Amino acid sequence: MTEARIITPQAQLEDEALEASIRPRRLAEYLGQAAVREQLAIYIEAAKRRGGALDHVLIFGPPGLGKTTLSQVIANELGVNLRATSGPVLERAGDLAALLTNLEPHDVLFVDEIHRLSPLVEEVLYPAMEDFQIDIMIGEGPAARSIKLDLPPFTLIGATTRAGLLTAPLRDRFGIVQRLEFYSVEELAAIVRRSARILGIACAAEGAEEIARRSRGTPRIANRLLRRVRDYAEVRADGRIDLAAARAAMDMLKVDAEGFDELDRRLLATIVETFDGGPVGVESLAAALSEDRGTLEDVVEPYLIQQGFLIRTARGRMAAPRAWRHLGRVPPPRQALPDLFEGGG
Ligand SMILES: Nc1ncnc2c1ncn2[C@@H]1O[C@H](COP(=O)(O)OP(=O)(O)OP(=O)(O)O)[C@@H](O)[C@H]1O
Ligand SMILES: [Mg+2]
Repeated sequence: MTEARIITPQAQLEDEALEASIRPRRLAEYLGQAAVREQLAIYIEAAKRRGGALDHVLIFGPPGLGKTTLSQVIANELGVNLRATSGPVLERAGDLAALLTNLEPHDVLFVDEIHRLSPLVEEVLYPAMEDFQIDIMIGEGPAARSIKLDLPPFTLIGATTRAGLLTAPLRDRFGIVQRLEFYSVEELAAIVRRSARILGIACAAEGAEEIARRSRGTPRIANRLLRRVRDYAEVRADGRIDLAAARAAMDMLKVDAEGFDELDRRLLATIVETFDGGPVGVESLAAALSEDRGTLEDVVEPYLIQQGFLIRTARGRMAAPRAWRHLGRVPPPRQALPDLFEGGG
């Protein structure tokens, strides 16, 4: 079910092929995320002037917002190599040691899904990050001994959709922590126009904006919708993406005016209709939707919450008045909401 979502923020095979050409390479092409860009520009410049490695960077945020892209941009701006790996791929401590000892000074080691590192591998990472040293075991049995190896100064860039799942000692070792936010419609429209230019697609400003509005704040979705709308415009219209073509194509794809698809609407409708508006625990919700809890939490909910359709309370999820109205229903009179809210959100 999730695989078939046109607006899934997770990367699909087709995305990978086309992303190579449209993925920003420099900070100036990385649109939106103004605060992140401004800070990183300073840290990168400072590291270059000092002639040292950039401090370790942790990037977190929902799928498709540009974590991997930003890591590559950082390496490009620093003028160094990027070695990429991911938490689940690094099974043994030796896997990480091999990567680390092959780095050149100031290189970037990118670890995607860093919240999924095994504890043993994480142990190796601590001294590597802190002192640029690792302990490796030589030999086996009673003759085994551990030796310290010096590493070149390097920058670890960790990416995760779930900062909350990182262990405290790992988190504390990142000097720079950047959170990516959902993009505004204007920012996404600029991204769509840039991608259209690179891919040679004729796209009017209003067409780009309509695509942007329905992209769930996510560049990956914006780029994917652009390609689907282009197909539609080529077959059903004169090939040019204007407002009418964009609307018609996305209606056909069942991506509604809010950028919600079937699953978003089903989630909201389930809370409203089956659970009376909530609160309902995430497990019950996942069961009612036959969806994986992690998918709901990582992929579906963040945008609904950010847009004010879903409220996360200590007792579970609630449909906000906007959600009732989006489903064409009248929201119930306001109850005593405040005591339902969690401390930190
Ligand atoms: N700031 C940006 N400006 C322009 N395009 C962007 C930007 N951020 C991301 N993109 C586009 O969106 C695509 C998805 O970004 P990316 O792969 O970096 O997301 P991600 O956060 O790493 O996702 P995941 O969590 O699935 O790994 C990129 O290929 C790129 O084309
Ligand atoms: Mg990524």
